[in-house]
Amino acid sequence: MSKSIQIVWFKRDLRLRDHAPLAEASCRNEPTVLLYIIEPMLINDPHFDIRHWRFITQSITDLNEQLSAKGACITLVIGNAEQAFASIAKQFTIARVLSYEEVGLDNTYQRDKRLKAWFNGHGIDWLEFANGGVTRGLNNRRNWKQQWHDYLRRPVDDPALEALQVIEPESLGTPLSLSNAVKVHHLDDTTDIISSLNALTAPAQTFQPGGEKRAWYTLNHFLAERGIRYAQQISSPSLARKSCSRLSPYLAWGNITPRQVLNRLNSKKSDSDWRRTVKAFSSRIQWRSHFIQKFESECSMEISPVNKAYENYPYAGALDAEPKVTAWQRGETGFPLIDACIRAVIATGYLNFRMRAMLVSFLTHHLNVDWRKGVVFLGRQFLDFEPGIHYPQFQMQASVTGTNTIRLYNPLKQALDHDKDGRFTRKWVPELAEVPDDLIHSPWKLSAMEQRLYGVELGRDYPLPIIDIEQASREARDRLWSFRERDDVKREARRILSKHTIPGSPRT
Ligand SMILES: Cc1cc2nc3c(=O)[nH]c(=O)nc-3n(C[C@H](O)[C@H](O)[C@H](O)COP(=O)(O)OP(=O)(O)OC[C@H]3O[C@@H](n4cnc5c(N)ncnc54)[C@H](O)[C@@H]3O)c2cc1C
Repeated sequence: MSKSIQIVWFKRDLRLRDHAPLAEASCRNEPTVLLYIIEPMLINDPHFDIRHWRFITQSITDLNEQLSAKGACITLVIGNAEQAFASIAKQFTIARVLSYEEVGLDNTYQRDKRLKAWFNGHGIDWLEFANGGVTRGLNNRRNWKQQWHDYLRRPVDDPALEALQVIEPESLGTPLSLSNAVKVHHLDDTTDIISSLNALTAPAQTFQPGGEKRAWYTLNHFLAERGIRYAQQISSPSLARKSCSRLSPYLAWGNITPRQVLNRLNSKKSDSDWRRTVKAFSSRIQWRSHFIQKFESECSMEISPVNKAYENYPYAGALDAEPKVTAWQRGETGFPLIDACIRAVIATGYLNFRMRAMLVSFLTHHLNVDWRKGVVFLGRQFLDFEPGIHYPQFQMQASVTGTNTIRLYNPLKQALDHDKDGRFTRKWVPELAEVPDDLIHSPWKLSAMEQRLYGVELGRDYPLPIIDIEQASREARDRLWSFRERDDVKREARRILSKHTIPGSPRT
């Protein structure tokens, strides 16, 4: 009989504190493998980019630094999850696997279903823990607020790390030993990731670095000074980068939990200077779980509109849409703020909420392109890519829910409201750097002489607008409002409201 062990399987929960599976494992006096699996299925998934693997690798390195004090570390395996568990089961009797419930893409859902069957067939208990105030299997939101508050009130799940008997990766073979057994479709990409894992731990200058320590530093810094003008500056693409918490990648990859964040925020509640920040920020932390709950309860949102009637929405045909999508993705639409936002998110992985919403509105409303043609691309750019927020938010901004206010964000108005002096736009669209403030957001108004004066030739250095924005706005408004009047849209809207709306709360 081989030695009996338990496995804590880390997924999007890369931290050592407030960690229910780890806390449960530490109460049991048994040898434990701390496992993270880098799955080729996800490496090859177009939602993920090298920026995410870098963040994950940095997070694991941070955990290992913390664990090294007790001579322990995470076992990192590259391979599909079934192979990883089967390989460990050859050497040990796996008594149980402990992990968080994952609210992920369809491929992780299908993987978990396969694993559940495999664990059952091998007599392995899989203890899955609810994650961040999200409840599995909910059909309506009648008790959701209560459950959320219960989650917040419960003490954090801090494990007794000193009690853990961690099995070293060497006992399972070298940490990367499974990689040879893995069959991958895009060998080059995967080989690249595997061979450069060590390089990935180095910081990349324009991206937030991953790790539990970084998450706490970011939160403390936000609450020490950065966040005092949070509510006033949240919509500005340049000011938000400093005044917003910037916690999203840390929450998305589980370096910190919503409960830890809100507990820490309590210290600001009696400070009147922080009143607006506390109110606006704490509701967003709750929105986070609220959106993830939507996706948990209706994961078909990954492939179809939540309001099924929008399958028949009259989007532009492929021939018309394709060049527009390309221009949008490259930041070459001729609308400076749109182009600046795309280029900024490609280069840094971050964009504030309003600018994300504007990009979706421009794509789906003004360009009349099906939301599915942009959703994966933007997810891949966001360092904080969280399927449970991304898909419901994208659909909401694309107005395919039939329940939310239709919002058309005119890029010109957004630019004048939130980047009046063009600071953000000039940084990311340097072709327009010399253009004065009053023309920076409408360069198509530059005369030939002005173009020479400001060093930009339209159509050569910077594109002319790909659409007439006024006409596109009018047409979008007509299309959106008339479609929303359809009976099938209204029928679906009633179903959505009864399933996803929190009684007594605004429709978000
Ligand atoms: C089309 C679209 C896609 C989005 N995709 C993602 C995504 O993949 N991952 C992601 O974390 N956020 C996503 N958001 C929500 C939001 O834009 C980001 O959470 C926020 O900009 C991150 O910056 P911050 O951490 O400084 O936020 P703060 O304003 O400081 O907010 C604190 C935290 O609250 C949560 N939060 C804030 N705003 C929202 C919101 N509107 N809905 C849900 N949760 C929110 C986030 O976890 C955030 O880190 C998306 C928004 C849109 C419009």
